[in-house]
Amino acid sequence: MKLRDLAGDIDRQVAEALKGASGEVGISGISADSRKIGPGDLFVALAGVKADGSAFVADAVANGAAAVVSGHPVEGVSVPVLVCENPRRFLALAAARFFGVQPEVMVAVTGTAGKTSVVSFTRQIWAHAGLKAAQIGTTGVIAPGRDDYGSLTTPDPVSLMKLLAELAGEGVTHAAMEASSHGLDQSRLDGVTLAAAGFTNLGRDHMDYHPTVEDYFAAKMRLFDLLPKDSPAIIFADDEWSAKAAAAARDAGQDVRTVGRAGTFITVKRVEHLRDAQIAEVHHAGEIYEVRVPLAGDFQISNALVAAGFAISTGVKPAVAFEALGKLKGAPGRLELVGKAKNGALTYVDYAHKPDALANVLASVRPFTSGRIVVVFGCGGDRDKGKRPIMGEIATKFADIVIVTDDNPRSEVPETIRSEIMAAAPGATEIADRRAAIRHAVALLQGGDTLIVAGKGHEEGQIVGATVLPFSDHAEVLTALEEGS
Ligand SMILES: CC(=O)N[C@H]1[C@@H](OP(=O)(O)OP(=O)(O)OC[C@H]2O[C@@H](n3ccc(=O)[nH]c3=O)[C@H](O)[C@@H]2O)O[C@H](CO)[C@@H](O)[C@@H]1O[C@H](C)C(=O)N[C@@H](C)C(=O)N[C@H](CCC(=O)O)C(=O)O
Ligand SMILES: Nc1ncnc2c1ncn2[C@@H]1O[C@H](COP(=O)(O)OP(=O)(O)OP(=O)(O)O)[C@@H](O)[C@H]1O
Ligand SMILES: N[C@H](CCC[C@H](N)C(=O)O)C(=O)O
Ligand SMILES: [Mg+2]
Repeated sequence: MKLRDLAGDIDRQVAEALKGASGEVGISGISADSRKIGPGDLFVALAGVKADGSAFVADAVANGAAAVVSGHPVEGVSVPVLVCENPRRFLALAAARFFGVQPEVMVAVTGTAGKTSVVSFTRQIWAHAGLKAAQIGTTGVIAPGRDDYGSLTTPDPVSLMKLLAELAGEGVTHAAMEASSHGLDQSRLDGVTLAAAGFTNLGRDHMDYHPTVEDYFAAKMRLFDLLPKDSPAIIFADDEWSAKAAAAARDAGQDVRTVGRAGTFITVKRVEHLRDAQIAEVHHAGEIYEVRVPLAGDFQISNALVAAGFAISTGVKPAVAFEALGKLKGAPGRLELVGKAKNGALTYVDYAHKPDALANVLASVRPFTSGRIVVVFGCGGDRDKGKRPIMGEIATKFADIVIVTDDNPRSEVPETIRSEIMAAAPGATEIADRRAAIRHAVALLQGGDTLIVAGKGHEEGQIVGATVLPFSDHAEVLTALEEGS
């Protein structure tokens, strides 16, 4: 593909430059990582959190880059260097052009908690309606014939647009993706053409990356600017931030559709929270539906309604969408019942790794726990340090027995992370080794107790330093239960 055809109408400055001979340069690939550049590729230099990509232009050219795009001029380069105002947005739009196609109907959801559950439920409703559907997010990519483990919640734009083209090639027509605040802030999904966008809730998260909660919220609201005007914006109505999110979507020119008790698109009239199911009477477009979501966790009804909002807004008949809710399977590691101790105590694995999520999950099992709630958790290294004491406090308040252990320490000293949690968790037991902590917790269980192993959910590894050691909370809980029986 000629550079002019790839990038001619993305940025005014670049378009001007491409009127000359550089427009004729052939481009065989695109990357923002000099280490992935091959002969004939376009290298887009991004100013990142750790490094400035323009420092790697020479490496990219040595690897065969045919041209370079950067936010500022770079001297002494033997291939054309095009300067543009916003290289991250340029990368996303150029990747979209390069890979060409995406599933016809794409929706994206943002919010602090519930995104993975919402994309999973949306995919399941579409599939129930007979559509070829996919989900993209924290747990990876799931589509007919595909279940790929993932690392980022929102993939980088080149991987994302490549993936979307592959999915379209495999016949996927509908895809739901998670929009993380990092992804939105870094323009990772600017190249995706969206049919609808959604919001779940807002709580404390990523305060290491975003200077204030308002900045974090504003990053999330970028999603509604990416959506073509007059498109459906599905907003959970019962969160503290719901009104602000609806206002932001309205300001962006979107067709706001709220769901929840205060919702007008789907209105919840009555909810009954059972241990393994959430039953609700909902009203939509003058009809009344009784829905039964067969999942633990009272928050799952909220996620299910956002998913139903997406499905109905993309053409699924309401009766079919509400019927599909009765068959939902939980996303792996989201209040997932792993097993029962022989005395009947229930053991769950959950991905709560931020304060609100931890409070929610512990509160949601309380009504069904006649004995004690035992929680095993830690906090990840190289992430928001401020949440550690808050999570210590929450665990102490909502659980009866608190065991503090390691999550993914990454480059930090694990003892330090644990001590920051322990400082706010009087009476908690500290067991560094996560495997030992899980065994200890399982051994403590008596009839009527509930164990929540929180923080790592579906993850299949533990990141210690730069190494990923194989580790699964699910497998460890099962082994501990088997040993105890
Ligand atoms: C802090 C952060 O978000 N970093 C992401 C970001 O990196 P960055 O652009 O800041 O990269 P950088 O390391 O400063 O380097 C700058 C540039 O130089 C380039 N480079 C670097 C070295 C080299 O030799 N050659 C070279 O060209 C890099 O490719 C990059 O383009 O963009 C990269 C590509 O898109 C991401 O892989 C990377 O994710 C890192 C690995 C990460 O851990 N991100 C987490 C925090 C994250 O994004 N999480 C969110 C939220 C999850 C949630 O909601 O809970 C997610 O969506 O997963
Ligand atoms: N609607 C909700 N309200 C509050 N807490 C929730 C909600 N949905 C899920 N949770 C909690 O948050 C955890 C993560 O849920 P989920 O993976 O669906 O969210 P997410 O937004 O994708 O999170 P992440 O950004 O970490 O990928 C769950 O394990 C549960 O503890
Ligand atoms: N997407 C989140 C996942 C955190 C999961 C938790 N187990 C941790 O390592 O902190 C992040 O990268 O911040
Ligand atoms: Mg997620």
